[in-house]
Amino acid sequence: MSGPQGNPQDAPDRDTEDFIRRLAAAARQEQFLTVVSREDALAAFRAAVPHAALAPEMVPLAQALGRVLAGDVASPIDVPPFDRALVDGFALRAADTEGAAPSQPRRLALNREILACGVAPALPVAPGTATPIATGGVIPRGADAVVMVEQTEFDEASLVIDVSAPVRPGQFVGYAGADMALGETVLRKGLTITAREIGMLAACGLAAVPVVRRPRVAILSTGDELVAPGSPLRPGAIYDSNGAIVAASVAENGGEPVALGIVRDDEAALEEALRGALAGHDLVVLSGGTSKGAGDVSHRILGQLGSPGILVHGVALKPGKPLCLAVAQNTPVVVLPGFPTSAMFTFHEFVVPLIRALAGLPPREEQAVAACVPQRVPSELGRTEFVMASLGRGPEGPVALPLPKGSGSVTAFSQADGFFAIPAARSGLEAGEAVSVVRLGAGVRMPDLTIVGSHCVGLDRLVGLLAERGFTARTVWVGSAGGLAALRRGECDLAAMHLLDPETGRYNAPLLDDGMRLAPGWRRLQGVVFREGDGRFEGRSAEAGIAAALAEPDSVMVNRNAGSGTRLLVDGLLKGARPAGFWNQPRSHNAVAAAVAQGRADWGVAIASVAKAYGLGFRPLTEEHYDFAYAGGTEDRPALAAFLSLLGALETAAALEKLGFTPVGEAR
Ligand SMILES: Nc1nc2c(c(=O)[nH]1)N[C@H]1C(S)=C(S)[C@@H](COP(=O)(O)OP(=O)(O)OC[C@H]3O[C@@H](n4cnc5c(N)ncnc54)[C@H](O)[C@@H]3O)O[C@H]1N2
Ligand code: MOO
Repeated sequence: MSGPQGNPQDAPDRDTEDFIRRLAAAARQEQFLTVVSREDALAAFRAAVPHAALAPEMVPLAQALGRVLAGDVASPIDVPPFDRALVDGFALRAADTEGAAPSQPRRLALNREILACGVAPALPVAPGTATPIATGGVIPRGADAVVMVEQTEFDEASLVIDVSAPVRPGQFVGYAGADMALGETVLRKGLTITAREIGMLAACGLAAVPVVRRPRVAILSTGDELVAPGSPLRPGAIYDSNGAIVAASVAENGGEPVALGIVRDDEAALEEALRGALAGHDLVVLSGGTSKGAGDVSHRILGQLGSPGILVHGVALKPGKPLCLAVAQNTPVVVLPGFPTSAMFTFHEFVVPLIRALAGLPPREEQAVAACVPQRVPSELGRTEFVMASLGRGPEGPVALPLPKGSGSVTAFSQADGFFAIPAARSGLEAGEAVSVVRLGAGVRMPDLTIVGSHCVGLDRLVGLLAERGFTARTVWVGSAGGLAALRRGECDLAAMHLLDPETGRYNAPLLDDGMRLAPGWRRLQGVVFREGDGRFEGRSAEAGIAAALAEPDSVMVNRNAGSGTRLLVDGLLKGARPAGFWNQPRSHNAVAAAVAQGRADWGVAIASVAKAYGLGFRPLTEEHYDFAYAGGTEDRPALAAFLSLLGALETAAALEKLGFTPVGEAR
């Protein structure tokens, strides 16, 4: 027998020894993290790593798109290279047409050549003559203007034209160098080359252009739990999202991502991967394994790869505390915290400025919006806390709604409009305090409608239909009670809710404040979920199945959070019993279904559509009402009016039925 269960009298076996060694190593990490301020960390990094553009390289025009110009470009020729006709007509001497009028046309003899494009003129335009010329043709010697063919009378017999209005000198002539003059600086260093600049370079005859070499950034994700997207997910594993988001962000900021994949939490494997990454790259970005866990080894290896090694390990930031900045073999190495929001945040703060500087790009443009926080926002004293927020329209201007997702969230960064900071010296912001929200993307605009509350795939579908009608909606999932509270504070247009009032046994309506209105949404079938084939539930009613499960001491349930409508149903089923799993109280139908599907629990209560998505058995209990509350008097706002009319639309009813919900909207 092996493992920690072995006979205690035996000498510890290898597995036990390994277990103890790893735990002890993790405990020692405590001394590793020396937290410094964000400013000190940035200063240390800038002092050790030159933040300057890399050397230039020549690239052909076909590869120049998106690259950064490494030097000013002067035109080597005049563009256009010669004076040219801007219309189809005749090149002539303007002086010959002085005093011309319909009653007194001026007659000009035609020279015997036609100046099509690309033809070098052979004959001069002598006084009293003109030469046929095409748009783009070279203006011949002697001529100083062009008259349009339709403003002349041509006489075939005598090969003359009559001009019946005076022609201004220079008329319809495009002069050499008018667009770009020989020697003129036409493009400036540091500019990002777009299609327009490529056109200019081609017009000057340049086939290649000097651009800043793109920083090659090696990207590694560390963790035994990581699986590359596209592969099946084994139990306990998660997909490597940091690798993908870091690679894309490197490219977005002018770098060349070199994805080196996933490395196990193993010192030897990681050291080998790191040594490989250091060679031939301008920067190495790792994520994960920088904190204090037993598997967190990245930073330890960095101490062994050469001086100066680790510059900073621990920054007084939230998210992002365990960030590690190092230099080894003359190459900067950044270890981002594993949590996706922490990783992205520290990447934007510490890595983006370096990549942009190496790429020759100006610092990222940041736009800030003044807003106020609608509720108290707590924060940790001693760490500058950055709060991801979405912007909404409040009664007195923009409000910043903190997103209720933590560092582990992958969605916060994309669902947020921006972030605001709470200084290290504060333990929170008070309701109504002003903040400056730094916008994350230039193109983001405020949504037409903000919906806060409980998630439903039916609502996802409705938001899609609303978008087809030209209105954007922002959804923030904080649960039914959270949605109602947000509506009360004026933070949203709609609260999406399914709350059962225990006193009346009715859904939603009894819980609204005065002045709030309820728009009926749809019904969701709720029931007991279990794994197919579970003998306790197969062939039994919900109640009988639960009675069988409660009778078995080994069976484990999964509950729901207090305050949710589902919890009231569960309480009704349990009749005061507190079986194993009672205190496992997740906040969503999905979390309940996942717990049962993965065998962490045997039964719980969830809606039918979710049970189906997880392939679970289902015994119906009751129908839950999923409705929308809004403030009376706001229903005429265009986006809200469009949403309310969608609720009653046949198209919506069909879409909801397809998803397994029972629409009630038409009844209104
Ligand atoms: N005892 C302590 N534990 C933790 C502390 C602490 O101070 N004491 N700090 C916490 C903070 S703050 C953060 S942030 C995290 C960061 O830890 P690591 O950088 O060591 O990251 P891991 O432990 O490897 O992973 C954390 C988390 O993120 C997931 N992860 C990792 N890599 C990826 C990836 N490439 N793609 C998607 N998700 C990833 C990983 O599975 C974990 O769930 O530590 C706290 N702990
Ligand atoms: O720094 Mo961690 O990022 O607080 O979650």
